[in-house]
This record gives sequence, structure tokens and C-alpha cells, in this order.
Amino acid sequence: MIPVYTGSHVRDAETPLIRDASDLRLMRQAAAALAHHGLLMLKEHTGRVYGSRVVALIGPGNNGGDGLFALAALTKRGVATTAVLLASHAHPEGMAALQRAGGRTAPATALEELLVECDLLIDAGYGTGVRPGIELPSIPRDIPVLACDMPSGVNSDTGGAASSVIPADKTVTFGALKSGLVLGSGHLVSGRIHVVDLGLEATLPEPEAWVVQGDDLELLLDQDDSWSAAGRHKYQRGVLGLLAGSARYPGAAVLSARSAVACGLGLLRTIVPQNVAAALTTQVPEAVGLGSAELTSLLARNRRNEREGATRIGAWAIGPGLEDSAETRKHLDQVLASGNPCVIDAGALAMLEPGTHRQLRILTPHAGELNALLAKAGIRVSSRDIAADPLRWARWAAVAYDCVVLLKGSATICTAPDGYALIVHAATPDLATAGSGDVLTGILGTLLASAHFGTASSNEDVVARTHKLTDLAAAGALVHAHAGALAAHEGTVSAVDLLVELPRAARDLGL
Ligand SMILES: NC(=O)C1=CN([C@@H]2O[C@H](COP(=O)(O)OP(=O)(O)OC[C@H]3O[C@@H](n4cnc5c(N)ncnc54)[C@H](O)[C@@H]3O)[C@@H](O)[C@H]2O)[C@@H](O)CC1
Repeated sequence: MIPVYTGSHVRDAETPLIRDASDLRLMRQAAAALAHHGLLMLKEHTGRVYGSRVVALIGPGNNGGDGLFALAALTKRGVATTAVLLASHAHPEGMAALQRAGGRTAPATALEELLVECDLLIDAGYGTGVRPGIELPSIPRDIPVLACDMPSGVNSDTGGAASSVIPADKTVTFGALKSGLVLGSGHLVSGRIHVVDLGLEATLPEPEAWVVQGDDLELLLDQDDSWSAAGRHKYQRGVLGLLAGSARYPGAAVLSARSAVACGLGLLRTIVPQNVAAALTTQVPEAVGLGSAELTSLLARNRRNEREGATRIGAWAIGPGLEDSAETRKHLDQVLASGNPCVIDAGALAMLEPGTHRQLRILTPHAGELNALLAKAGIRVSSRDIAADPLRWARWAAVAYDCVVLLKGSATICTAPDGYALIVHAATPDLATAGSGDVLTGILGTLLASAHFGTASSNEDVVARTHKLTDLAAAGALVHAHAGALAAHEGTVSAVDLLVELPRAARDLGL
């Protein structure tokens, strides 16, 4: 897992390391790395360095300073460089270095003409010091773009981006991985990210979050919780209850059920409407139906902690395709009152109330559903607010609903009420297809059903349990993302493609 810090924290950490204004060591270090990546990109795109043309957007602050020092270094390597000044002033030492090296400067009005013959654009306009309201020039898509520290216009704390942001092919960022590069729009416009170590670790505070990598699954899941533990009795591999589907959305229940079965679940018990039951019988013969009366007696036995094979449900997945009705409400209330961990999705989210409870819950909203959850808790935000700072609002929901929130998006955010947060990136944007969330619910339900959370007898236990739940949510998102990446090799991704790839995804990740 890679630690992520807010851009503000990194800037605060850098500042004490600069003893006086003339100490430019950090900036020179940053600029050298930027120039190095500039050379690599020139080689990659034009096959040469000498005689190639680099244009840099230079802002008025230290970000522009980095760009100027980098241009000076490139000029010394025989690159024809031009610094396009976005403001009336620029970093003085950086300007002097560029002039000494023989690089040129030009006003912003000359940019369009300069871009006609340009092999690489370096975006050193604004970094961690950007304020809202920035206006940036548009750059033709065929020119490779290297961003200095942050793509200009991206908030380095939140990932919120100005509408005129210039998407980068690569971002060379200094000191630490910044949260603005891995969240929200920032993640979409940063391209490949390279972190340059400036020796700041000792001065940085606690990470804001962690980015989960493909090989982190082992870290995220406890060994004895593994869903696929060979030779385990089916009830030990987990019994999941699925409350899903409606006359209008029968397919959602089928997708979640198929997903859970594909993940190697021990046994699936389903409470679904009549028409969905018929579809499940043919499409998921492994599922065992559960009637209203049986649910009541089963939950009563669960409460008395009686271990009676199939009657022992380990966890619940509720919500895919669920519609509000008196019967649904009754079942939902029963399940929410049970002690079993739950993953709560789609239709069930709309029926949930804020507040504290003893049950371990993962809520899996997309941005629109998060908005509605927050509104119900009296927190009024717009979709634009959520897009501008997804981690913040996911955390608010985690607190208001006393649960782990898995916020779906270009970056999946999993966060606990105490702020512990994990970020999972999908290799393909194609995961945002209809039914993809139902598949995720099946995966999460399966992981929950085979997990052991123990009892919480102290505050530390409560925190440890919610962190474990957050890890598990991220593990589910990782498997889902990997199945999406595998399916994307074959073309566009449908929910059924994800189901087909799930066993391979699980195997690849070492489950
Ligand atoms: N602090 C340090 O020691 C180091 C900083 N480094 C670089 O310095 C950057 C941060 O430098 P700064 O704090 O100077 O900030 P920036 O250079 O990112 O931006 C600040 C400048 O942009 C202007 N500006 C911001 N928003 C604007 C807006 N909306 N409209 C018009 N002008 C606007 C400000 O007035 C200021 O002049 C980092 O991103 C990184 O590139 C690196 O050189 C490493 C060392």
C-alpha cells in the first residue's frame, strides 16, 4: 500500500527544510527529476533529445521555478526550450538559470504558435499553491504533456479540478504521493505518476489515506478468512443471505447471486420476490430460497448463537434491485436488527436511517446515492461538492451512518468513521456499466460471510473491527477491478463478463 498525503501537508513539510530564500536545494532536486522525465518522454515520443522542442507553461510561484530550472537543464542537453510565462512575474533564480543556459521566454499570447512545433509540453503553471478560479490554455491532444508536481488547476488535497485543467501523460510529483493525484478528477488527469523522494518522510504527518496495489490483497485479508480455503466445510466457507431483486429489477439479484457463487461462497440463502425466485432457480441453481417465516426463526436462532449448519448465516448482502414495499421493509428491518455484518447497496441505501448501531455495515453508494444519504443525515451538498472532494464527503457519511463507506467512482474510496481510508483504482473505466455494482455486492458479501470479526469489548476493538471491515471492502473492490481489467482485454465490459472473469481474478490475486 502506498501512503498518500495532502498536498498542503507536503508543502508544510517542505517549507522548514528551506532555511532561507537562497536555499534552492529542494527545488533543484525536483527540477532535475522533472528534466530527467522530460528527456525520457522526448526519447519515447520522438526518438531523440538533441534538437527536439520543449515548451513549458511557467506560473508565478515555485512550481514555475521548478519548470524554469528543468528547462535550463534540458537546454544544456541540446533541447530547444521556450518558457511561456503565464503571469507578469516568475521565479527570479529560475529565470536567471534559464537565461544563463540559453533558453528563451515568450508571453502567453505566443503559445498557440509555439505549439505548432512542439515535441513536449511541460506544465509548470501551478502546483500545490493553486487557488480556485484558474484559467488555462487548451493544448492539442497530440502533444505529450509532462506535469510538474500536479497538473495545473488540480487541488492537491482533494483531487477537485478546474474545468480548463490540462490532462497530463505523466506527472512527476515531489516529496510524496499527494491525495489530489489519486482522488476524483485529479486521478483522471494525472497520467502515470512518478514520485520523487525529497527526504521529507520524517517531517510528514500521518498519511491521509493509502492507495491499494494489486499485490496488497494478502495484507488486506486475514489468512483464516480466505474465501477459497480449500477443503473447508461449505458452511465454514461462508453462508451469505441475499435480500435483493424486485419485479422491476430481477436481474440485479441474479447478478449478485452469481457473483457470490463465482467467488466460492459456501452457501447462498436468498429472500427474493416470486418472479426473481424463478430466475434464480434456473440461473443460480446453487442458491437456496428463504421464506419470510424461515427468516424470522433463523434470525432468532442466530441471536441465540446456535450453530446449525445452513441456519447459520454469516453475513448479509442487501439492496441490489430492491424496491420499497411493506414486505421489503419488514425483511430489511429484521436483517438490520441482526448481529450479522451487512453490505448495503442500491435500493437498501434509500431505506437506511443515519445513526449508530452495533452491526458491522459497509455501504456502497455511488456519488448520487452518497448525496441522498448525506441529505437524509441533514448534510446538504451538491454533486459538484462531492466530485470536488469525494474523500471528505465519504467520511461524513461514514460518521453519520456509523459504518464503512465504499464510494464508487473512478477511484473507489473505502473509509471508516475514524477517517481510516483506502483507495482502489480500476485499470479500466468500463467498470461503470449497469450491473457492475451488483457484482461488487456479491463479492463483498462473500468476503464478509467468511470473515471473523470477534467481539468488541473495548474502543480499540471497535476501531480494529471497522478497520478490518474497511480492508475487506478494499479487497472486494480490488478483486472487482481486476476482473474488470481481465474482461477489458476482450473488449467492452458487461456485468456478465465480470462474472466470467471473477474466478481468474481471485486466483491471480492469490486468493
Ligand atoms: N516548498 C518547497 O520547498 C518546494 C516546492 N516545490 C514546488 O513548489 C510548488 C508550490 O509552490 P508555491 O507555493 O509557490 O505555489 P504554486 O507555484 O503552485 O502557485 C502559487 C502561485 O500561483 C499563483 N496563483 C495560484 N492560484 C492562482 C489563481 N487562481 N489565479 C492566479 N494566480 C494564482 C499565486 O499567486 C502564486 O504566485 C510545488 O507544487 C512544487 O512544484 C518544489 O520545488 C519542491 C520544493
